[in-house]
Amino acid sequence: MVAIGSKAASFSGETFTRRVVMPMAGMVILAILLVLGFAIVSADGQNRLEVESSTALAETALAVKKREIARNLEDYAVWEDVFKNLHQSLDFAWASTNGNVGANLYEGLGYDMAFVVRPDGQTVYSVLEGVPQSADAYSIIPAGLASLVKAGSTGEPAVGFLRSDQEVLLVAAAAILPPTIDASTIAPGERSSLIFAKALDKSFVQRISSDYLLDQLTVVENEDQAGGALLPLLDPSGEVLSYITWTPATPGYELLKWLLPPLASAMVFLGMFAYQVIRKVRRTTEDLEESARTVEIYAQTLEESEARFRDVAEASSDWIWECDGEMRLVYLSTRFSEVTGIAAANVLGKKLEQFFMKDNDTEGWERLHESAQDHVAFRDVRCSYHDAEGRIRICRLASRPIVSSEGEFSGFRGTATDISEEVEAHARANHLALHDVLTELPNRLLFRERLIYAMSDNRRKHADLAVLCLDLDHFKEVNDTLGHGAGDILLRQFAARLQSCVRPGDTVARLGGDEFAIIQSSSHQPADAGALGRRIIDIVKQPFHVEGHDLHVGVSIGVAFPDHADDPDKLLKNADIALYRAKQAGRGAVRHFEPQMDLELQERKALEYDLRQALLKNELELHYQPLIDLESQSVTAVEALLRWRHPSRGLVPPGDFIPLAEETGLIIAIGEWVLRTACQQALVWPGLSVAVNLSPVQFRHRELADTVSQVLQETGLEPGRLELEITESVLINDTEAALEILSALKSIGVQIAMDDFGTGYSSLGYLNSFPFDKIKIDKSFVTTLEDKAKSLAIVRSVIGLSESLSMATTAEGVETAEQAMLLQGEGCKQVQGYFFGRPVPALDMTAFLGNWKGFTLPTSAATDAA
Ligand SMILES: Nc1nc2c(ncn2[C@@H]2O[C@H](COP(=O)(O)O[C@H]3[C@@H](O)[C@H](n4cnc5c(=O)[nH]c(N)nc54)O[C@@H]3COP(=O)(O)O)[C@@H](O)[C@H]2O)c(=O)[nH]1
Repeated sequence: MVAIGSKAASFSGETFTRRVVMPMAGMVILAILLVLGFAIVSADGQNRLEVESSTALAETALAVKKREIARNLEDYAVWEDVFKNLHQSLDFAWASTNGNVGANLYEGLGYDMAFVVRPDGQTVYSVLEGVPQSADAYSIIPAGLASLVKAGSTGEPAVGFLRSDQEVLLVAAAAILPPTIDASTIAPGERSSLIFAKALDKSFVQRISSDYLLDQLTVVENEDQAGGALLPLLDPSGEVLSYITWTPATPGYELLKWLLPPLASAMVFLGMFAYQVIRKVRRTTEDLEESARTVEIYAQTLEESEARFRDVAEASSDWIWECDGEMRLVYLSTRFSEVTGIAAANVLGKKLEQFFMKDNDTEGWERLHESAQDHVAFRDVRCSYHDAEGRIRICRLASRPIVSSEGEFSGFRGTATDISEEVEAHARANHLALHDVLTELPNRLLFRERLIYAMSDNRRKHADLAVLCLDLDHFKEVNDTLGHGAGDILLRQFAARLQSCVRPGDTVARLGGDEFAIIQSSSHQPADAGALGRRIIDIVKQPFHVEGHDLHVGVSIGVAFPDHADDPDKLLKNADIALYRAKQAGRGAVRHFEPQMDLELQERKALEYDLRQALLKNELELHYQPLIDLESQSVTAVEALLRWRHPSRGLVPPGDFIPLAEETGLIIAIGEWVLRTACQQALVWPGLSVAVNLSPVQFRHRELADTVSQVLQETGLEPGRLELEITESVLINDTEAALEILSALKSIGVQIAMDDFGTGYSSLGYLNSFPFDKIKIDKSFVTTLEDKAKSLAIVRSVIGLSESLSMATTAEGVETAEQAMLLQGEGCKQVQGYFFGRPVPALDMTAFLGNWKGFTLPTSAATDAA
């Protein structure tokens, strides 16, 4: 990837700009600059040449002007009349006459001044701007004039620039000496001199400017005022007086002006051309780059694909194989040996079907053969082989035919995927899905499948089959007391015992919890099913050894046969119904299904539904039965007894629905309703206690004490007026827990009565364990009190025991005066029974209490009974 990236970068636009665009642009700019530079340098040279030539021209102009003034001066200085009238004598009239040395000098020759001076320096004649007048030449031109006069007194006129007080003058001086006079006769110091002066004024310089094409020629005082070119005006001693300056022509600039537009156009054209060329080149380069990138990507993809293929081929359990047209193996990838442990050389040359065994997938194997013949691809062909260690491995084949570009078939190339683990995992998952993890027995699903199979008509006759449903008795207690770990061990041992009871073809399954089922096949039904049931009951009677405990549990068994069920679900359901009946029968029993059982179950279900509705629809009501104190003959308490006013069945007694309420758990809600209603009602009867029956199911409910306490709080009944009646059964299984609950209830302040005393197991032991407030002697003893001496003995001993334990005694079911008298005679304090009053609705009880006047017992009867 790094290499690719850097290569790609070498083709980037940035690089193109750096390597191509910038050098090209540089070259173009350089060329432009060179041409421009050359043009400017040559223009500048031309300009400089022009300055030089114009300077030479200016110098020439000044020289010409000097020569001109010298020539004109000489014309006058050699004139004999001038010698005569201005040297030998002074004839001003002659001199000032126009055409002599007067106005003509100014007007005709343009000289501003003319002087005649004597050798002693005296100015004898002056003409200023054409007007003769008295003026001193040396005053007007103070510096340099004497030297110039002296220089011009011999030979040629002397010419030079001198300064007047106002301006620079071109001055010429020459001795007045005509050729006719021998010069040697007049010594230079004796000669008069004629002086002409011309101011370098505007008109003078304009003339030079126009004559010599020196543009804007002017005289300036210093260099700073100079224009394009400059020439100093020097006096004869070489001192700078001023400068003439002018603007020389600039042929170079003219050349540039002429050159630049076409040059610029050429540059623009060149630039555009270069731009087009660059664009074209760039596009071509980009295309090339793109192609290069694509090629590289293809190359990289190919490389990656190869690497991936290699990795996958090496890393996966797949191996690659190739065979020729006759299905002989001609190539095996290195993974083959790694996976199978077999050297490729031992297999190459063998036919595909010689190496592979066909698995269960015969269809796949046939497809392979067909594909080989038809030269078409095949996949998902499952087959197996023996690896180097002789283990059977399973693999899945997939392949495509090898066909040349000319369409010629030359064999197959494909993969072999090892699926041994997958198959094993699948089998494991399958097993788990169909078996119970704890006991390893078939679960409900598999049981059902086997039952369907067993029931299929063509497999067996229905009569040969029995389904047994089993439920461990007291399993819940084991779980609750010893924990689920112990429960699991018990279930496993039970499962093993079940399996030991059946024949190999039978199925023992765990349907859930402590519920098991058996499919028994036998030609001797129902006898064999009954025998199996009994065998199981016997074998389960043996204690189970669990975590150091010897556990005694029972088993209830329901048996059903296909003669009452067409399908497996119905058959299982029938066995379940029979099981229910077996449990009802008192556990440890075997019950065979009868159609009647189903009807009863339906009825029970309907009743259950109605009972659930009863609470919601206020169909429950309480009746109250008085409890009488024999000594005071007063009603001291009432017992609340539940009734169900069923819309169609009428008034249903508790015995018909309380067991169902207990089984379904509805008793918790119903019991709370009874408790609340009774407490509320008791408030109407001040001074009376109210007795409420507690079901063992209610008693086991964790929140019982809280519920009682809450109801008392809500209703405001004093706890001491509430009497809770429990039966011995609540103490049987877990005495310790029961005693804890009793203590909790006692701490609330309610009274606890032991109900139905004498009907249970070891009654006396329980009385010792917990200080009950009252013992209610069961009515079965009271009813037979007069006939059975045994009953009287029991009643007597219970009353005696109660007294010794400081407990009250209530005898239930007192229906006759005789019974009442007998009980009174035995020292029984409290009685309850139809003789005193039947259970009646609350309103009737209020009336009963209002009318209560006590009772009369026949004394003789009492004596007889005693
Ligand atoms: N958990 C609850 N159990 C309750 C509730 N209400 C009642 N019960 C239980 O139902 C049992 C049957 O009750 P019931 O049909 O009301 O019978 C009671 C009396 O009517 C009956 N009795 C009273 N005196 C006589 C008599 O002289 N002769 C005679 N044959 N029967 C008589 O005895 C029943 C009261 O017994 P007990 O509870 O032992 O005091 C009943 O045993 C309750 O367990 C309830 O709300 N919750």
